[in-house]
Amino acid sequence: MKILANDGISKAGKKALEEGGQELLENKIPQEELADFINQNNVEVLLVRSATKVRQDLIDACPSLKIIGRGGVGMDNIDVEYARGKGIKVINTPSASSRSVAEMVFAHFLSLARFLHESNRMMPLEGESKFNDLKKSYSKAVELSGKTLGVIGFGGIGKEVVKMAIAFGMQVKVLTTKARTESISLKFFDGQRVDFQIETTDNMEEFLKDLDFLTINTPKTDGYLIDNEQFKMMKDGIFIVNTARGGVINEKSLIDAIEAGKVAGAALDVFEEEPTPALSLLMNPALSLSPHLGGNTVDAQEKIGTELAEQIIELSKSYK
Ligand SMILES: O=C(O)[C@H](O)COP(=O)(O)O
Repeated sequence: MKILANDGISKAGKKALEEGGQELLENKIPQEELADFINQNNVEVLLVRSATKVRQDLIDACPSLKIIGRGGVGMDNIDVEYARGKGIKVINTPSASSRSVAEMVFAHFLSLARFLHESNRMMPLEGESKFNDLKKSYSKAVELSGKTLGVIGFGGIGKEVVKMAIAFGMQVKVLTTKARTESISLKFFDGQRVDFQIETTDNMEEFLKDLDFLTINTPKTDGYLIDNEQFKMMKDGIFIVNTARGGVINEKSLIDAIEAGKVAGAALDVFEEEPTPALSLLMNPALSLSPHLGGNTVDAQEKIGTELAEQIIELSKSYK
């Protein structure tokens, strides 16, 4: 099949597709020129990450499309039901990047707990007097061990986060839409496994009230999941990480909560406005920021590329 990878594809994915007899174009076609490019090149498979938007107008304008592949998890940039209604297959790679995103959550937690984001900003610019302030900021630093972590969402990423939290010696609480008990397994290098039973809750207030750290690992929600009302339910001094989607936390309420001393620090990998977030976020010293990099590791992108290739090669058989 003729494939356009518009947001890039790993070498491993490229190799697997080409060895599977597929024809791959690796271009970065601007959104407004995409329909023309697809039609002129008779593209049958469009591969995207989160940057390219695959909305109804593009789907309608491109009758040659047979498969839309999302290299990653969130499909909020694709009109999935609409495409499927027109007979187009829509696929993604739901678990390939779970570990990478979970590690990003902890990269941010460790950075927040030791105020590394603050020291990164101050070190190169400030002289000795400010360096003392910097040291004072270190005295606010905390360990993760023994603290209570709240995890919203218990899919692939949430589960990886919980496993890592257990290894850090944290107390873990999980919020899901329906309370349930699920077991997760910690695997060690020597092959040993230890199982843990996790009881989730569906009560937001009960969940939020005693957290030291909070991470959100859900798909995009309709409306804010964390807004003024939820910040009021939290204890003072909480650290928050959002690697899920912009719009899950109300960014304005987050800034208010930081200024009120409710939130000690927050890390955002996703924003209401991408790729350029609000200036009020970029300038805020209590925030540690990364530009939507949760799934952006060599390991995750290799797994994503190979999983996409396997699915496309399999699906291509039905179009012969
Ligand atoms: O949904 C995802 O898989 C992540 O948000 C990563 O998005 P990206 O592929 O654009 O980095």
